Amino acid sequence: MTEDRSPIFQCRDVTVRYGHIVALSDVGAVFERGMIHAVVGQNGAGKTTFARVLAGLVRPASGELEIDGRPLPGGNVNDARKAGVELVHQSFALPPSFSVAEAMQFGADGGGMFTKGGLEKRWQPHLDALDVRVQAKQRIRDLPVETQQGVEIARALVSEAKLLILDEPTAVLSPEGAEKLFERVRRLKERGVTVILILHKIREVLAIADTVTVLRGGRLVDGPLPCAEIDANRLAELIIGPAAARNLKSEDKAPLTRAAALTHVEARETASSRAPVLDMRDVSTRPDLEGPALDKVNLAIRSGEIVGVAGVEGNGQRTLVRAISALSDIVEGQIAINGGDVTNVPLVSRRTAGLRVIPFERNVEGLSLTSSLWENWSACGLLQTKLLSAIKPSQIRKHCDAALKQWDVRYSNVGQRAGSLSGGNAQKVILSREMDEDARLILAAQPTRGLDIGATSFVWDSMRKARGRGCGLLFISSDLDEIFDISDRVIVMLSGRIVAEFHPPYDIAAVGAAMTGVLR
Ligand SMILES: Nc1ncnc2c1ncn2[C@@H]1O[C@H](COP(=O)(O)OP(=O)(O)OP(=O)(O)O)[C@@H](O)[C@H]1O
Repeated sequence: MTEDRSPIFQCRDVTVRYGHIVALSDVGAVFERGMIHAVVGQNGAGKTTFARVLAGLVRPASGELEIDGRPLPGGNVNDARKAGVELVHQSFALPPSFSVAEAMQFGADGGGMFTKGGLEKRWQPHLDALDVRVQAKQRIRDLPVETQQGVEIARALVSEAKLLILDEPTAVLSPEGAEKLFERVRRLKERGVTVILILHKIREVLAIADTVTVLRGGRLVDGPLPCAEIDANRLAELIIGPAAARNLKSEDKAPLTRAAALTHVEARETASSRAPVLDMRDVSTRPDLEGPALDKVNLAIRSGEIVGVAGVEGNGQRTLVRAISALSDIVEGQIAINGGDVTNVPLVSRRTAGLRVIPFERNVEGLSLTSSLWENWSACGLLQTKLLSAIKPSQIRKHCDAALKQWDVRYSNVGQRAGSLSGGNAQKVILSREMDEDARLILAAQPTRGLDIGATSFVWDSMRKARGRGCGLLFISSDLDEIFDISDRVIVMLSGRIVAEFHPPYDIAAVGAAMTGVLR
């Protein structure tokens, strides 16, 4: 840790507008050097915009910025880079077909012509020094997500960055992956790099950061506050505001503000013996790029039941969702939804039978970013409507507006492009579309990823309500705590197979052991 505590970054009265949306309003803050600073806030609070201002990607309408004691004009990536600021985005931008060495070279300062081997020699020591355990010749697409993130960070540090900003770095990671990332961040701090982390989970903030800064509605609420002097409840209140904190459901408050991972889960009522809404018998799929093929999967989800899927990412969870949604080739077995065989029927018919899907990749599979909110919201319903002439766009816009308001999506009008929403608000558009009254079977893949604590509580509540209406839910999450909190039953996937099933009270150590293939 460096002893110098002078400001690495400060800003005054920074305002950013996108059209008539004010994303940041008169924000001023001073960040000390050599520390780990968390920036938190609800979806649409302005966190990403703040990061983009620092990195020169967005020019503020007004305000002043200073890096390392020198004014930064703003709105110029090269200026920000020269000043030592680097940003690693929410979604990675590494070309999948590149080798690690090629990806490192891409965008780095020249350094002459290199052979393939020469490039690998150039970058391997840099990767090793940052403890990114990878061979420079490996292809990006073959790397687990946390290694890809390690490469992104290594790439950001090529030019000796002084201030590294990571935008929601844990959103794509498993809990172990997040712990590894935090180790990496601590080592960067030891080397004197100041790190700004945009985070959602209070537990993560308190585990890693020295200070926390809270934004709400584009304004600075408080900060940087020393994390040692703030507790989880106070932080929750700052994030969502005192009134919303009072309304937070009591059963959700503890899981949302819990400072440590769960070690014990109480027994609770077990699921009903009602008819299955999903019945998969001996289902195997053809291998594809999305992960391991399913290998004789048997799974029944009953009406009024939430089945949690635990597993290290990449063990067939994606294929399971794809198989149920008619996106994977079934080579063997049967799938029934709501009592009807759907093994060979397309997604649209499965949707008519009550299937709804909250997909893993919201920007690719869940939304058309260039289409309007109302088009995105109504797209699936339109596919199921036989009489296209009966469709009234003005009615759809009205219904869409009402549904999005119910989910507290922050937007200016339903005609705006989905791509202009903040990450969490985009997720809420999908949720409002997929968790409708007619749903019978909901596949919820990481439904709370990137959501703030208020929205997370709302999703859990919506899932419980859907269960109450007799819906069956398959709930996939990399956050074991929320799986234990919400699920009536937990299955574990490993290499395309369901290898274990657990009932409450969950034996957390046994679930963890099953996830890694060590059955107890
Ligand atoms: N390119 C854009 N065009 C129009 N509006 C935008 C654009 N980018 C962001 N916004 C709006 O600015 C506001 C702040 O968005 P920002 O992405 O900074 O929020 P955030 O705190 O990072 O949210 P999240 O946690 O959901 O990622 C939101 O209302 C968002 O819809």
